[in-house]
Amino acid sequence: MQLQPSPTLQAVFQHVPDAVFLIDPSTSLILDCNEAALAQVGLTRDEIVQHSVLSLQKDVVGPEQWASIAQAIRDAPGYYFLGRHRHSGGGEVPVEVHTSCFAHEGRELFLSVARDITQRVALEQEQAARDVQLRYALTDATDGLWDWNLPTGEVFFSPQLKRMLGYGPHEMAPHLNTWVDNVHPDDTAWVQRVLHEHLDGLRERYDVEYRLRNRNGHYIWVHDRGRVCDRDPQGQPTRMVGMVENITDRKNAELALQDIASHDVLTGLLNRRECERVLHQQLELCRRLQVPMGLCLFDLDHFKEVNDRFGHKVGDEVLREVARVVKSQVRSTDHVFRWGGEEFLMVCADIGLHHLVLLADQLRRTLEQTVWPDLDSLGRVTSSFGVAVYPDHGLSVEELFMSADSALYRAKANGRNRVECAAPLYPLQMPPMTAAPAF
Ligand SMILES: Nc1nc2c(ncn2[C@@H]2O[C@H](COP(=O)(O)OP(=O)(O)OP(=O)(O)O)[C@@H](O)[C@H]2O)c(=O)[nH]1
Repeated sequence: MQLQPSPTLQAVFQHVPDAVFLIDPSTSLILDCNEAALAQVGLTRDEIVQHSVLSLQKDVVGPEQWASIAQAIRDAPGYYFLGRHRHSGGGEVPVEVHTSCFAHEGRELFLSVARDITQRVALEQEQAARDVQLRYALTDATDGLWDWNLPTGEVFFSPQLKRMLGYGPHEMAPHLNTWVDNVHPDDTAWVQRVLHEHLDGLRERYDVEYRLRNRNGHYIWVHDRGRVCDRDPQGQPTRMVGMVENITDRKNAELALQDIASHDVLTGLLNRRECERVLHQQLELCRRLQVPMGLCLFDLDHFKEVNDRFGHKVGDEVLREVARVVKSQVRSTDHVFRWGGEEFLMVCADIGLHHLVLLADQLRRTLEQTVWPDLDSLGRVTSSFGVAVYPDHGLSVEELFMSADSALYRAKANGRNRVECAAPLYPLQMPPMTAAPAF
C-alpha cells in the first residue's frame, strides 16, 4: 500500500522528534516510518518498511501475542505501553509507545508513536537508588538524622535517632527544645557556641561531640554533624540538616585512657605528670586571685621495713589505704597526688601557713592512728611532712617544691612523724593580698 500525503504533511511527519510507525494491524507489517524511527532502531528504511513490527520489539513475540495486542489497541481509544526496541548496534532502547487505530480509505491502520525514554529511565533508576539510600539512612543506618526548619523551630527526628535515645516512633516532640533540653548542662554552652558560629557563617560546618540525655535519664556521648542547606533571600539560614552518631563506647574508652594517663594505677590518685600540670595551673590561679597556695609533701616513715617484713603486696595495701585516708580528710578543692614510691603531695589553693600546718598535722595523726585490721603485727605507720606556702616560701612551682622538700628532709632528720615548715624565702616581698590571708 502506498499512502500519498501532501508534501507539507510529509515534512511534518519526517520532523516529529518521536519515532512514528504506520502499521498494518492484520499482518503487523510496518507500512511507513519517519526519520526519528530509523535513528531510534539504527536501521535503513528498506530494513524497516514491509518488515513486521515484531522484529523491532523485544517484549512482543509471535503472531498470537500480536493479535491480542492488536485487539487491545482496537478496543482502547489510546493504547499505551512501555517496551523496548531492539537497536541494530545490539543494544535496546526503552520506549513509551502510544498507538491508535484509525481507518483510511476503508482500511484499518495503526499509528504508533514511540518515544525514547532512555534518559527518564536512567533518572528513575537513580531516584530509586536514592530512595533506597534515604530509606536506609532514615530507618536502618546506625546514625540518626535531624532536619531543622529554623523559621518554625520544627525539627524532624529520624526513627533511628529516636531509637538511639530509647524513644518510640511517636515520641520526641518535633521541636528544637526537645533537643536543647536534653543536652548535658556542662556541654550546652559549647554546643550552642559551635552551632551559632556555624549559623553566623564563622564555621564551615557544625561538628561537635557532647552528651545527650536518653529516655532513661542517662547520658550517651554523641558526635553531631550538620550544615545549613537553605537560606532566605537575605542570606539567613532557614533549614539545617545533620546526623548524630552514638560514640559512647569510643568516648568511654578515650576517657578511660585519659584516666589511666593521669592517674596512679595503685592508689587511684592523680599521678606525677598530672601533678605538674595542676601545680602550674593552681599557682597561676592563686597568683591572679592574690590568694596564698599551700604545698604539702609527705612521705611514709621506714616504709622499706614494711615491704621487707610483710612483702610488697602488704606494702601496696598500705599505700592504697594511706591514699584513701588522705582523700577523705581534705577539701574537695584540694588536690592529692602520688608523687612517687611512698611519697605524696598535696596542693591546696587559698590556704595560709597556719591552716596548712594544722591540716598536715591532722593528717599525720590520722595516719598514725590508722588501725590495720588484717595486719595486726604491722603496728603504727607514721609519716613525715614538709609544708611550704606561696608566696612566702617560693614564687614559682620549682621554688615552692624545693622549699617543701627541704622541710620534709628536716622532718626526717629531726626524728620523723612530724610536720616541718619551710624557711621563708621572700618574707618582705609578699604581693598585696586583697583577701585577708588565713595566717
Ligand atoms: N609495696 C610498694 N613499695 C614501694 C612502692 N614504691 C616504692 N616502694 C618502696 O618504698 C620504699 C622506700 O624506701 P626508702 O626510700 O628507703 O624510704 P623509707 O624506708 O620509707 O625510709 P624513710 O623515708 O627515710 O623514712 C622502698 O622499699 C621501695 O621499694 C610501691 O609501689 N609498692
